[in-house]
Amino acid sequence: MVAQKIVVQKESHRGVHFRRAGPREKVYFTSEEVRACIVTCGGLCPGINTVLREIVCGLNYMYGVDDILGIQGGYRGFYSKNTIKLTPKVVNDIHKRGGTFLQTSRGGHDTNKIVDNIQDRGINQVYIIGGDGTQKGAAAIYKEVEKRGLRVAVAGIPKTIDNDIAVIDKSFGFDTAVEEAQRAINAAHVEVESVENGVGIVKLMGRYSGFIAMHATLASRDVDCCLIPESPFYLEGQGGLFEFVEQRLKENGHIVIVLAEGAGQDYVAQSMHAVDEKDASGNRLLLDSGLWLTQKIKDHFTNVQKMAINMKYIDPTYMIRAIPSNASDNIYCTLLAQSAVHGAMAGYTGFTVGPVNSRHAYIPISCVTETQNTVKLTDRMWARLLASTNQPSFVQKCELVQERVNKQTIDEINNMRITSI
Ligand SMILES: Nc1ncnc2c1ncn2[C@@H]1O[C@H](COP(=O)(O)OP(=O)(O)O)[C@@H](O)[C@H]1O
Ligand SMILES: O=P(O)(O)OC[C@H]1O[C@](O)(COP(=O)(O)O)[C@@H](O)[C@@H]1O
Ligand SMILES: [Mg+2]
Repeated sequence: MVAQKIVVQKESHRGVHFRRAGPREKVYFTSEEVRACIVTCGGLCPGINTVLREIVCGLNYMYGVDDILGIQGGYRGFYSKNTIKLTPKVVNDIHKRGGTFLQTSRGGHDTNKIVDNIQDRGINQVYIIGGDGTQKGAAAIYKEVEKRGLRVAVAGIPKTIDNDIAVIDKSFGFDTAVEEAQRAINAAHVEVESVENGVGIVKLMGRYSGFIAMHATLASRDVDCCLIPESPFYLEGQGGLFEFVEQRLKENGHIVIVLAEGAGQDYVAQSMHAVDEKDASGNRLLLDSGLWLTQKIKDHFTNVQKMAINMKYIDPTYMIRAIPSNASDNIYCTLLAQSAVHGAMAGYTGFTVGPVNSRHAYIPISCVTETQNTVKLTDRMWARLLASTNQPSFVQKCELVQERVNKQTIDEINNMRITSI
């Protein structure tokens, strides 16, 4: 078993444990009876092709399965497109390319039509690669399969560039994306360092979770300020962003800001009087907070501060996810694919695979769809970022009072300990 919580308090419960992923002594399906299919859904992410390749090779090399279908174009491909036969030869080179060999889409999830199709084609193993939305879709398919009493294993492989899937340590492709983001940050830094009063803004992906921005900032050391959706910020007045920009320009002559696309959405919506728009999957379409922030800083320094600044705005969003995965993500993708294959062959169903405290586990799909993984402002990583950039925490006055109370309590606890020692 793999423990979900490894840091526990004295007297606390043992907590939730998941089955450890890996090959089983007893295999549920025979090689000849397996008819597997693979589908990729949602946005792109580095490493999808590696997962695809390793599922096909894993099924074939480890279990002698040779009936594997590729469903093209996401969930809707089950009922609106032809399938392609996948063999180790067909997928041999695909891990060297970004994107998905099978194509993907948003929307189009019709549970009944999908399960009808699974039944009609005689499919008994379904591998579903996708993010939080996809996993919800996989859960619906699993329930319908169960309701109909079909002998079908449903396995989810979590994919998301935003790292917003709960329970698992980290999603595949995330490291690759963070690494690629360094190139954009570096370009911004070189540009603003070479001019007077240079202000660089880099917009990175991150709809509701600022993990890419946070990790890219921590890795780079050239970033002065990181703005993420989880941490509200403000522009004007004491402790605001304008004041910080001015201060850094005076001290260093330049500043680099990294902004996760989901940060500051309320401000942008207010200034544009925008109405909520959704994509085909029902995800809210984001407004361009990067352009908005660029304009706000320009206006402030030109009209209020009467100070000339050199603004450089870099928007590499799709570039960080449309690339092949790096070496460590490739290994990670292989582990995910092999774990999924072992799980399905052993007869498990309705599970998602992924590392939990560094050990790969079979997690009931419902556990990963219940909540979304977000940056916790009270966790150590965000504190490390604040310590590294020395940016304002944008804590409002009322919160400061609370913070002071907490600090007082912490001091008291520390003092007590010293006395007792
Ligand atoms: N609650 C849901 N129930 C069933 N299917 C869903 C649900 N949410 C999303 N989906 C389907 O999952 C697929 C991918 O979802 P999306 O949110 O676009 O990407 P991701 O899975 O990467 O988060 C889409 O085809 C969408 O229709
Ligand atoms: O333009 P697209 O393809 O809808 O993708 C944009 C969105 O996809 C994401 O990469 C997240 O995608 P997923 O939900 O599929 O993981 C976000 O960061 C971004 O807002
Ligand atoms: Mg998603």
